[in-house]
Amino acid sequence: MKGVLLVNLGSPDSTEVKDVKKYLDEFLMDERVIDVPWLLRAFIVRGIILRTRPKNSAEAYKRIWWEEGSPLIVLSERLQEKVQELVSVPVALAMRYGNPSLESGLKELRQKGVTEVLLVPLYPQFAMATTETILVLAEKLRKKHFPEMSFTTMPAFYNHPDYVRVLSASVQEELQNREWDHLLFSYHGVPERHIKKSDITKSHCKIDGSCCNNPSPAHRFCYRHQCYETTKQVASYLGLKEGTYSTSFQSRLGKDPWLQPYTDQTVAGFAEKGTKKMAIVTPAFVSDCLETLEEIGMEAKEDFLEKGGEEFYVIPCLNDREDWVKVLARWMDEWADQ
Ligand SMILES: C=CC1=C(C)c2cc3[nH]c(cc4nc(cc5[nH]c(cc1n2)c(C)c5CCC(=O)O)C(CCC(=O)O)=C4C)c(C)c3C=C
Ligand SMILES: [Fe+2]
Repeated sequence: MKGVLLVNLGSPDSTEVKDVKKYLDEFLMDERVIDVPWLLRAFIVRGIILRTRPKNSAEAYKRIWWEEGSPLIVLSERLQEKVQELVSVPVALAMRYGNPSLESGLKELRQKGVTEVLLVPLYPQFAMATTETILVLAEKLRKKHFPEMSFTTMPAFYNHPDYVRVLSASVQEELQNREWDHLLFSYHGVPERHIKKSDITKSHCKIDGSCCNNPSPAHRFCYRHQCYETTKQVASYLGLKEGTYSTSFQSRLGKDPWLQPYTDQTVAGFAEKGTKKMAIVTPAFVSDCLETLEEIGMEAKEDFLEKGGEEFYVIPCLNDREDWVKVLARWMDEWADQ
């Protein structure tokens, strides 16, 4: 029997510092997130980051937390419930870090008699720190606890016409009755070295973008290429004029270079150069979360307004909007009917 496992990133169990610390430990000790040898990673994460960050992150989580829990988890649950209503095979939900765990999601499917699983990483663009780490852990769990199961993975959908259409519709709906000067596409960043590591040709990626428009098999696993491609396709779908939109990368951690331009500097730069009405969309996130609600919706907005901006429109993620639910359900049905 076939079944689907939706997988998102995950959140702490609560906004208490101890829970945030536990979550950050699991997240940042992942070798595909902080990709250095274990001993150095443990020193950086447990010896440096976890000494101060959990307290600050817990404060940030408190600002966005809902009565029902973490927005990312609640929104992912709503998505799963709505998709399940439309799809004939069982659909379960899991998180890469924290709860509900990948193991519990697979157990739930097993209890329903599922042996053929479609893994659906809820990330439009492929990254080593997101999609790849889900697939690696799922395979490890399969070998250890679920040998009777087989997995198929839904590919990155950054340029899928259905995804581009619903993302474009979400932007259009939010902006149609508003005046805006600039639309920023802000994606979660990754360290530049992640892009190099994921280059299957070992020579294509130049980081500076001179390579992203030259066709290459490397693009299948290139986060930077896929982000710019999403921007390009949405801009084309909406008929946006050159110069009225741009791309940037948010949420960097540490001192190493991450993908640029950085969102915080970009937003500040627009305000300082006189842009008054800015809109921002965050296509690397399928569900609203700390990075969209707090970093963009609060911090970036505050900074923009302080520096002279007048309006800052944050476009919600796709979350559980009807057209997105229908698209996901159709992709799943197409796979289940094969
Ligand atoms: C496209 C999705 C994401 C990528 C790529 C990604 C990479 C990445 N993230 C960190 C460090 C942190 N990220 C944090 C939160 C967070 N990250 C994503 C998505 C991607 N991360 C989401 C959806 C969230 C929000 C989770 C939530 O509960 O709402 C955090 C925790 C918060 C904080 O302390 O700032 C950290 C830390 C690294 C190092 C990384 C590397 C490639
Ligand atoms: Fe992150």
